[in-house]
Amino acid sequence: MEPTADFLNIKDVSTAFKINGHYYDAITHVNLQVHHDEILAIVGESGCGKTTLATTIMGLQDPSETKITGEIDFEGTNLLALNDDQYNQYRGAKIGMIFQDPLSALNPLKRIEDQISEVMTYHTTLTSDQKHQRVLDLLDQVGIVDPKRTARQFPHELSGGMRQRVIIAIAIACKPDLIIADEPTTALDVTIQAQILDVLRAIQQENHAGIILITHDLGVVAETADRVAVMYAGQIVEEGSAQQIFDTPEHPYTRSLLRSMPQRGNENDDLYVIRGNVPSLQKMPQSGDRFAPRIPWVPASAHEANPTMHQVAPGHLVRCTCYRNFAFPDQALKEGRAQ
Ligand SMILES: Nc1ncnc2c1ncn2[C@@H]1O[C@H](COP(=O)(O)OP(=O)(O)OP(=O)(O)O)[C@@H](O)[C@H]1O
Repeated sequence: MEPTADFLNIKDVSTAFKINGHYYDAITHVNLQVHHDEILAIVGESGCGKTTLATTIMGLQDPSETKITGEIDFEGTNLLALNDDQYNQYRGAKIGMIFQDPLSALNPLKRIEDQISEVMTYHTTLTSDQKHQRVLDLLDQVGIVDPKRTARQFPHELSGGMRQRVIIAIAIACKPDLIIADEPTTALDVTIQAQILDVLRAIQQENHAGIILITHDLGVVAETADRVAVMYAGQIVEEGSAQQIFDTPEHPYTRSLLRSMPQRGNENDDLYVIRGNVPSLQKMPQSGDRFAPRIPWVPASAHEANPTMHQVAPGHLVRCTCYRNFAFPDQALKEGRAQ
């Protein structure tokens, strides 16, 4: 099925954290749409603001420590205007979340069945028998071989991969339209990782959900995503279909990420290391191009003063296009590697 119109529209959203009495933006003027029937990957190095974007959508920020502006339109409701009780009607029901660390997301003292049932007790009117059956169906859907046995077990009795499947079962128990998966496979070994990504893909197709997949791993993106948004220092710097991002990347940050990823054919080459670091919130440049200090081959004068997103092909957006005038030189790659 083709992706349908967007049902999540993130409009000009900024989230700032209070540090020593001052607010600093962790994400700045983010605009992004998510459609039903698609997996949108958000990629970027650690500290680029991916998790902050996810927790902002989920309404998980502490209002006394954060300042959030903009609008998050979800199926016609601005989530940012909801109070906690209203938000709770969405979380777990219409929006499911899968976290990186399944062990800390599960209650060690409760059986798996009770933990999956809990979310249905809160959001549905299903009877106990109906919930019991649904727990078994869900465990089957996420690829648990013996659902009856697993339903009776405690988290510590399961492997990491099984625990992550349980987390996914909880996230999809109420058939959410939107699933946010934050590094869902990072803690798992490669084989299990591939299985979990298959489960996510199958769920997206069966439930016609939209999935936001947050990861720093471009291999995961290549396996799974329909569309990709690349984040750097709190901003989206490039957005496009997975094919556009992998075949014709524009922004030097995207290209650097791709060059730093092991690919078939270059296993024996040294991988590119992107010089420098993502700036901390207090050191974030307030104007100019945030990635400029990390690409020495583009002169400072060539950058847009306040780079905005430009459409370079249908659905393919890139922040600033001055890079087009400068080759992404192998020499610069070598220098980057030498840093
Ligand atoms: N509660 C907080 N208070 C202050 N600063 C925060 C808070 N949460 C995140 N930050 C800062 O905001 C920036 C973005 O962090 P965030 O966790 O969103 O990035 P990320 O891309 O998800 O990275 P990671 O993959 O490491 O989780 C970082 O500089 C981080 O230190």
